[in-house]
Amino acid sequence: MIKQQPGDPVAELKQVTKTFGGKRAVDQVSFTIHRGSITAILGPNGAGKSTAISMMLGLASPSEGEVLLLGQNPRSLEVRQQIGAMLQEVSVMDGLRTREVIQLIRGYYPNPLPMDEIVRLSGLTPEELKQWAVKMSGGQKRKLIFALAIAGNPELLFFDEPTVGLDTTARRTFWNTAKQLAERGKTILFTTHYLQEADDIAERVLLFNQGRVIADGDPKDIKARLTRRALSFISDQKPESIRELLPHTLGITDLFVEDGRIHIVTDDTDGTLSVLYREGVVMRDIRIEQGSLDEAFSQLTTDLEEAN
Ligand SMILES: Nc1ncnc2c1ncn2[C@@H]1O[C@H](COP(=O)(O)OP(=O)(O)OP(=O)(O)O)[C@@H](O)[C@H]1O
Repeated sequence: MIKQQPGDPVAELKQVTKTFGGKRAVDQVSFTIHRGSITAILGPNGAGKSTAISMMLGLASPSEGEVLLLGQNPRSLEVRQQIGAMLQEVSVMDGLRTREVIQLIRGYYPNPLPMDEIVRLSGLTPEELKQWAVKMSGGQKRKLIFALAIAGNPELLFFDEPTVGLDTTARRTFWNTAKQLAERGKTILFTTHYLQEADDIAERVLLFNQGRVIADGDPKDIKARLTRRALSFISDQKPESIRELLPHTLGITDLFVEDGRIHIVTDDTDGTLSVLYREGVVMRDIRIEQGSLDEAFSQLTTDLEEAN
């Protein structure tokens, strides 16, 4: 049994690279995940998220660098007994009822969760437990896969796009349960394409792009860094004359007129407003807007596509 304290490193990637026929799917990636945290791995298709997770699960080996789970090789039995994973592609065993599948997987672990706790946390109903596992609907199967991921009472849980195909209520229930698990000290690492979800759930986001981690931190900070703030107002003054009033230090990246409003894209909306006031620009109906993380993300992807 590997003993862990709150805040201890649970997963560590040290200068990890994975190449497939000369292509770097993961390129010199380093990060540490601490016990009891919820971390989202975000990134466009092909960014290297699944490859990084495969290496953490011990399903693939790094070409260079080192991956440690609970301070050990992810392939060691002791580590495997402390890990639960909810992956996209799952086939459930034929000829078994849902309850039997869960009992079977519990049997592989030295310290599994009690059956009634697995049932409570997964939300499986008594009827669903009696059903043939292969006959479950998509949503029911996801509950079963979640039940199997937590069955062994693991220290570290990997969820690969866990809420795909779930309705809003099921999604909310899923994340409430995940938060309960994190509060008990479990460590959660998940991938998602729902950026709002990362923002709502995770305390940390690792943003992958082209095999690298291009941002790592608090979702709010990453959002603030990625999303462009804009100031807009109505004014009789010409946009060119307003542009001339604003110093370079304000970091203005765009100034344009749309729908009769002057828009100024800047990191420093407060500083820009104070210069405009000081210079006596008459402004009406002032608005400050911040783009969503989704917009920023698609912008980031477009920028990279254009650069290639
Ligand atoms: N087994 C493999 N053989 C060859 N290339 C691979 C293999 N696995 C992944 N790749 C390539 O490595 C890169 C990263 O893929 P990966 O699946 O890790 O990305 P991802 O971020 O998980 O994408 P998605 O969101 O689409 O699942 C891609 O260019 C992919 O084509």
